[in-house]
Amino acid sequence: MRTVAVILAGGTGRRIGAATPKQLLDVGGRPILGYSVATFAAHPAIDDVRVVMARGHTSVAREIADRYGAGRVSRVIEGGATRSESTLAALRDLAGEPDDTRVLLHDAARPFVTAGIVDRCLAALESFEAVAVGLPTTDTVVAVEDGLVKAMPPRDTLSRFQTPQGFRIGTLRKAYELAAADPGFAATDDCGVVHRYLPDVPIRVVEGDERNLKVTHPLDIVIAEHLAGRAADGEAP
Ligand SMILES: Nc1ccn([C@@H]2O[C@H](COP(=O)(O)OP(=O)(O)OP(=O)(O)O)[C@@H](O)[C@H]2O)c(=O)n1
Ligand SMILES: C[C@](O)(CO)[C@H](O)COP(=O)(O)O
Repeated sequence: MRTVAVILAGGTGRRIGAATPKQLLDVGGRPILGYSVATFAAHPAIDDVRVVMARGHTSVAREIADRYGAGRVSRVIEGGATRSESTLAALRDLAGEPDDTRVLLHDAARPFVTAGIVDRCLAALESFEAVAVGLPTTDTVVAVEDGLVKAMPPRDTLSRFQTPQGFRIGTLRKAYELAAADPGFAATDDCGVVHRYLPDVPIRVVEGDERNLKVTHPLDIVIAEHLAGRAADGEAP
């Protein structure tokens, strides 16, 4: 059975507001995309790494994949207009994979994914069709509508999802096929697609890591520079 890592780098980084997509920004002497490429390429259980890149930037992504991917990034393909469309582009690219292939989908915007997180995802995929990486929330999180609190779920039932998210590829394909028939489809992650369209599929949540932050806003670049500096000094980021 094969295991494929897909690094989703199809976004443009609107919230960071830089001139280039944020995954190309230099942090600690390396483009953000280069970190996760290196981590997945170095993991002994990953057979194949693919990168989904924003339109117009596939050549530079290929250069980064060649520089940091230890020869293990087989394909760099063009993404879509939304994260889900980029996942769909990856699924199309992986059309030849048998249904039991394990696929890990990771945000390029999370440079400091660890081998330990990958290990936990793959261990969970031995018994589950879908796996998410999550951390408890330290804030109180509420649902708000029209400026008023509508619901206050107990905090200990909440988890902040990170990536990678892992699946038996047949399950993810099926969820996206069902989503394609829904005119109201919208999702912020891949587990959300499985949860909505295949509600009987249990999604196992494994422990994430605070270092696995998503570079989303300008302040996150400052934090990422700090974490990259620790890694360069030989410490865990
Ligand atoms: N059309 C898209 C949009 C997003 N992503 C990827 O999904 C991950 C999470 O998305 P996000 O952090 O929102 O990245 P951007 O879409 O680039 O950021 P923004 O929403 O601020 O524009 C990122 O690695 C991003 O490159 C993608 O592959 N294809
Ligand atoms: C997939 C994700 O990183 C899980 O937290 C998140 O949903 C991505 O959201 P974004 O708005 O595309 O950054």
